[in-house]
Amino acid sequence: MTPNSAMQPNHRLTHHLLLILLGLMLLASLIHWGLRAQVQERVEQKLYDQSVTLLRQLNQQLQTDLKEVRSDLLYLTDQARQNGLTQPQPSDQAIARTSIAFKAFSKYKRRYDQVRFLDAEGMERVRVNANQGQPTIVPTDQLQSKAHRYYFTETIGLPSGAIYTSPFDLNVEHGEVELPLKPMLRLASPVSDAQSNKRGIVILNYLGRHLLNDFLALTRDYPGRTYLLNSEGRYLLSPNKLQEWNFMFPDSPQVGFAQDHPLIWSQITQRGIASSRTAEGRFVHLRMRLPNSQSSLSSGCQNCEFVLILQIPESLLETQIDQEMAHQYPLLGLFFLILGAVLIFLTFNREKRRLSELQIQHLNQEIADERDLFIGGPTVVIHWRNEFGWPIDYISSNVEPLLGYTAEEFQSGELSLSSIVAPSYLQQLIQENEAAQTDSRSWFERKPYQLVSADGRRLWIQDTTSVIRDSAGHITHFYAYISDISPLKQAEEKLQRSHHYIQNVVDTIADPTLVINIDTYRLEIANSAARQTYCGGASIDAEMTCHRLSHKREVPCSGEHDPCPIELIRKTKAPARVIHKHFDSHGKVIYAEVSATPIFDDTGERVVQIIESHRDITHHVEMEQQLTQLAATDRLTQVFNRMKFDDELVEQIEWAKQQQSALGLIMFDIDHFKRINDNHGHDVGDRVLQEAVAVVQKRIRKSDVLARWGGEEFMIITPLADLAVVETVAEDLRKAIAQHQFPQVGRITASFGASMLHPDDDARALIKRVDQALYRSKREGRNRTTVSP
Ligand SMILES: Nc1nc2c(ncn2[C@@H]2O[C@H](COP(=O)(O)OP(=O)(O)OP(=O)(O)O)[C@@H](O)[C@H]2O)c(=O)[nH]1
Repeated sequence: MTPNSAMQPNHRLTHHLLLILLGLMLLASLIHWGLRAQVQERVEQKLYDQSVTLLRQLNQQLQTDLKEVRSDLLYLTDQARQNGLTQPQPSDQAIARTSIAFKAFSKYKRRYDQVRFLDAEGMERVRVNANQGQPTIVPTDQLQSKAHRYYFTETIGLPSGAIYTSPFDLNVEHGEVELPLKPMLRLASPVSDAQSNKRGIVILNYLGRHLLNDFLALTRDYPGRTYLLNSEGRYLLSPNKLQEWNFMFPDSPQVGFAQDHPLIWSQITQRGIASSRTAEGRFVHLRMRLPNSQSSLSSGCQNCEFVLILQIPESLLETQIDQEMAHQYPLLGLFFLILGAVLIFLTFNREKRRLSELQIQHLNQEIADERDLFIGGPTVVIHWRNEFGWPIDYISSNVEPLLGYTAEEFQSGELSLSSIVAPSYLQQLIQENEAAQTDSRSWFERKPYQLVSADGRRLWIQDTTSVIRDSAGHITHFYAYISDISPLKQAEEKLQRSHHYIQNVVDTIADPTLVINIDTYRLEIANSAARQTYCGGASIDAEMTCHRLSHKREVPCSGEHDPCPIELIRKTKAPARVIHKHFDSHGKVIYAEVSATPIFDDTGERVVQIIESHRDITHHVEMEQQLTQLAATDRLTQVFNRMKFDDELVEQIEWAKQQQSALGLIMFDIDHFKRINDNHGHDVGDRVLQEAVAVVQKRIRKSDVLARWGGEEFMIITPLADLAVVETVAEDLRKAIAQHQFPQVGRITASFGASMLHPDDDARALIKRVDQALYRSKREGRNRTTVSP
């Protein structure tokens, strides 16, 4: 199975759930079928038992009914005998007594339609009609001969004590079935005299309705169908009322149970309760012979039998089974619900477990693949014990091409790890093991070390080691993954040699010379002059950048005043030359002319390094600065000269206009200076000039610019000062000069003029206004200040 197919749980799950559903449905069908069969058997048995019981009750009831009739019949034959009807010629009194006795009997027993005594010739001698509860003795003149009726002929031939039972039929009067229907059963018994001469018969017309009612009363609650048939299978009672007594009506269809259910009828042969089964249901039946007298002689009626049939129709069975099953369904449903839930839960779990197993298989496969990769690859796996000599439990077989020893030589204990480590590296490995013991790392990388192969070669080894600890945290085993890095080491050594060579060459260069990585600004090479200049001869660490080395700051050079040669070369890919202000190892400023040249990669497209050489031009720069200063300074007073003043004033005016700020200009001239020269000499005059500058310089701001305009005239530029301030400053200076005691000369004065820059002024216009203000001060008596706003 591929990992992909293993990772499609949804399809499998759906498939499994469908299978479960199918299985549950199948199981439900089976259980339903089994349960139904069981219920059917139970219901059928119950109905059968009920039917059998009912049949027994019916049999009992009918037997009881008939037994009573028999008993009545025998009682009446006794009455006839006792009342003298067995005489050859019964007297009228005998007939009258018997009639009264029969009438009394009829009044008491209402089940008989007629109670009669027929003499041996078949003549009715006593007849009592029931007359609906009001028995009447039929007068002699209305008595008839019944000599040819079947019941007489059948009975008179019977032995004494025997009972004739007629077929159960409807009463017929004058050849027509009497309506309403009057089911009738005739029972008769011969009456003999003491010499056993037959003197007649007693006959009872038993009203069969009583018997039928008893039958109906008992079967009322029976859920199936009930039939009462005569011996020929004709319907006496039937669920279909139209079928009842149809054999008595020649115009009705002459069918009976025997025709309707021939199969069942054929099986109702023996007496006693039996049952038969057809597609119409189960039939429980009983052929019941009408009982004879106590003498057990057979009656005169061969067909005088009842057939009782109880039918349990299929529809009744189905209904009752359905009712029973209806009670089972909720339980069954609950069972399947729980079963389904359990199965689904188990399926989910199983699927989850299967997926986990597949993932584990997959992982194992990956591990195995990786292991194959390891074993087939250059990495040798060593599992060794942290014991004396470092014995090896397992070493992968690819050790052989690496070291020339077989894995078996190690695993048999013939060789151990310590025996192949180059002796000079044993200490390193021991220290690394001890370090691993004290810290909690689970793996570490060793510094490269050397193993000695079987042929004595020394191989450089790169080693990643995992540690295995016992419960106390002590390292018990190591897993080492080692590979041969000798070729790499050789290349590294070669590179180092060439690096040394380059270093030596670079060291011969007198100027500090650096090779700088263009991306990181780190120094890849710094010659000894650079180390000497910037680090006092100390070695330079690998993280050192060019700007930290020479500028002592953490950010690279930038901008117009401090251009970075690396930046320039990045843009132009051409050599660049800039002048930088560096600091040596003592913090002294060095002006260096930095010449930078790009070094390209193999493609010649990309600049990867630059080589910089720093020519120390501090001396030139300082000289230049001195010259510049000399050119701007008045030699006598050491303040700016007129040329510098002119430049300064132009710049200040430009700046003030840009900033829209105030700019004041003060001009002062020492009064009657000529006289000082003349009186004290030119040198004294010079010193007066110097002293006056000193007095002024002490009182102006650093930002104010004092310059000698010429002779004994001076200018003061006062940026960011408004008119009031300028006037105050000028006046203060005037007073200070006037109050100062000049050596050899004593007191002198100076005249001041001042003005402010106007928006449309240039330097010339401003100077002119100030000059005019000073002229006014001179003209108006000197030692004064004139402000021309
Ligand atoms: N000692 C000395 N004198 C100088 C220097 N430069 C100019 N002088 C003299 O300064 C004098 C200036 O004289 P004037 O221009 O007449 O002005 P003043 O005598 O101060 O008269 P007022 O300005 O009108 O008060 C000249 O005699 C110059 O020779 C200098 O550097 N040193």
